[in-house]
Amino acid sequence: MARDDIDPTLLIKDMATRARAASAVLARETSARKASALMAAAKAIRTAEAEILNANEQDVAAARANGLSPAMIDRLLLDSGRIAAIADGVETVAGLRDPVGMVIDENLRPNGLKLSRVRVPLGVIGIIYESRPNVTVDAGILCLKSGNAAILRGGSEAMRTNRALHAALIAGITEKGLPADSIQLVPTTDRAAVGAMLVAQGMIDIIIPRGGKTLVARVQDEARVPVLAHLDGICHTYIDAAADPAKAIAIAVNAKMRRTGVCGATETLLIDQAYAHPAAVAGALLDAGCALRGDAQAQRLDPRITAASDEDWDTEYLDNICAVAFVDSVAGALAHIAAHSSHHTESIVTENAATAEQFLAAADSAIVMHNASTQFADGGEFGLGAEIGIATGRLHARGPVALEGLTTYKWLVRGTGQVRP
Ligand SMILES: NC(=O)C1=CN([C@@H]2O[C@H](COP(=O)(O)OP(=O)(O)OC[C@H]3O[C@@H](n4cnc5c(N)ncnc54)[C@H](OP(=O)(O)O)[C@@H]3O)[C@@H](O)[C@H]2O)C=CC1
Ligand SMILES: N[C@@H](CCC(=O)OP(=O)(O)O)C(=O)O
Repeated sequence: MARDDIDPTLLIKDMATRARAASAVLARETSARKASALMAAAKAIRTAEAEILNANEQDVAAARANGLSPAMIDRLLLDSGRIAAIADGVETVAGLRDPVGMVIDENLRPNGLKLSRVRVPLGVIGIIYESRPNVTVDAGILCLKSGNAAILRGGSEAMRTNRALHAALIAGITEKGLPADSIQLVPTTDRAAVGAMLVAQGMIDIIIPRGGKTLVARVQDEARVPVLAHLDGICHTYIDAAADPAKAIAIAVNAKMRRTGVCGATETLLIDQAYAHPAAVAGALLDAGCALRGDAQAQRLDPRITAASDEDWDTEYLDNICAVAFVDSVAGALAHIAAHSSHHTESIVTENAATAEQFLAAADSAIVMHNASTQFADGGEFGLGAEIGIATGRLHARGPVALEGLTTYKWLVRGTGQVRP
């Protein structure tokens, strides 16, 4: 039920209080019980397919009426196959190793004290994310499996679908005795609730904002709760002088065009002055339907390339548009990336192992790749089972965040009566 009538601060306080109680229960749950609850949730999602699709049809119809772009509609849209994939994902996460209680390292001190660092949940996690319904499930189950309670604030266009998916999740986990408050959905589209989450220090332990510029600006201005930022992706692909020409074309086209709306899509192509076949790369992108905006040298490659403005180097298009700049060797590429990247994902295409290692070491982003498409920036592709998203900040978890990224640790000290001199 929509709760647009309630004061957002009181709403979030009430949700966070209930989440805190649930998190205390979850932190002590066994791996087996959490896995069984997730298996029941997967089954409940499959059983509720008709209700979920019905809700999704209403969301999609409203989004179309409001003129949402085809890429955004595609992100919102569910069908039987996508619902099955969501349920499959829940089962995969159910089977993953539980990070809670994992021993990170151990140390025996000369005085006989035995120290160990052990993974523990973060507590109550608030997640603000775009209108992509699978995130409701992925975020909820990753939090639960890692012993955390989740407060989910999804994009407003997906509200009906999120409610239907959330109802199925809760039906599954409560059937196995886990608290209904383990995964809560903010029941209003009022953005004031986002503001209330950002200042709920002491009630919410960490906020994960997953979104673009408008969300970034608000988080930067208002957040008092620690933030694990999952923000925009101004990702670069650099074609080095020693790039293999076939790999250069295949990687550049895939990195930009496979899915232009995802945060791991390349937004700027950097080409070494010394690379011998730049026109072939530009031509392949243009032929694939990508508009190119280039610096003066890039414009000379093909008459279809228009002039880039300064703004283009800092733009996340999320569309079939790419900026192209020539740079002077890997040092020039690294300088451009340092000036314009959002610290998400960068890739170098080269056959020179030393240059590749230089790039891997010096590019300061959450994910740095060699001879691979930036579109691999994804928890599933990294073997993590699912992801909350790609962390772009500098805290303990960077890149795809899944179970381990949702934990912190505590020190356990085991003595035999030692006292400090
Ligand atoms: N790093 C990562 O893992 C990911 C990053 N992204 C990034 O997300 C962006 C695209 O998604 P898009 O739909 O545009 O995301 P938005 O940033 O517009 O929206 C994301 C969420 O933030 C909320 N929001 C946005 N602005 C505000 C505000 N001023 N106050 C309160 N809440 C706000 C939205 O609510 P409302 O519904 O009210 O608009 C929505 O719930 C891209 O930049 C992409 O790179 C996307 C996925 C993953
Ligand atoms: N990491 C995920 C995509 C996450 C993402 O960018 O989501 P969105 O911007 O909502 O399409 C993937 O590569 O499929």
